[in-house]
Amino acid sequence: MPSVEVLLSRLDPAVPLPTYARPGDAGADLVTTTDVVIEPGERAVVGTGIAIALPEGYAGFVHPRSGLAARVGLSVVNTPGTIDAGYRGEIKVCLVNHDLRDAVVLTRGDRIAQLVVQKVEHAVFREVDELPDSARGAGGYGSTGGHDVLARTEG
Ligand SMILES: O=c1ccn([C@H]2C[C@H](O)[C@@H](COP(=O)(O)OP(=O)(O)OP(=O)(O)O)O2)c(=O)[nH]1
Ligand SMILES: [Mg+2]
Repeated sequence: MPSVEVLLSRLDPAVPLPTYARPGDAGADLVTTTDVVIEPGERAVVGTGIAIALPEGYAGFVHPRSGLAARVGLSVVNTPGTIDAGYRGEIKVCLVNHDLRDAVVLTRGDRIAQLVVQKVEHAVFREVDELPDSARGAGGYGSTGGHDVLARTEG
């Protein structure tokens, strides 16, 4: 895996550094610094205790953890959250409990999300009178079919 140095400041000295659980993992796990109970359908913004300085040309993306999503319905409201290269504040995570019945109980130090650092580019938007043709054209939102589920669901 290629790597890039990212300067980090621990705002909460006790939190662990973001950690890649396995060598090939794309996301480094982030923890909550606070205990929080998220009722069904509710959301909560939690701190991660860290601030970073990404190099220019990079951004961080805060993704949910699949295991918690599947097991208890925990996700990130604005997934993926965008961490701009110029942001120096604490990385926060806006969590949501998608479960309809049970609260999600989080304890300080729990790994609640993962940070993916990626290269990004700025587009130079050039307005034109007509866009070039393409195979897809303006077809979207189901234009390629494969939605048998609709017939089964909607009858
Ligand atoms: O999950 C997230 C998303 C964003 N941020 C921080 C870093 C990011 O650089 C900043 C702004 O995020 P964004 O641009 O998504 O929010 P906005 O509502 O557009 O705020 P702003 O007006 O400050 O750009 O907030 C987080 O800590 N966690
Ligand atoms: Mg913004």
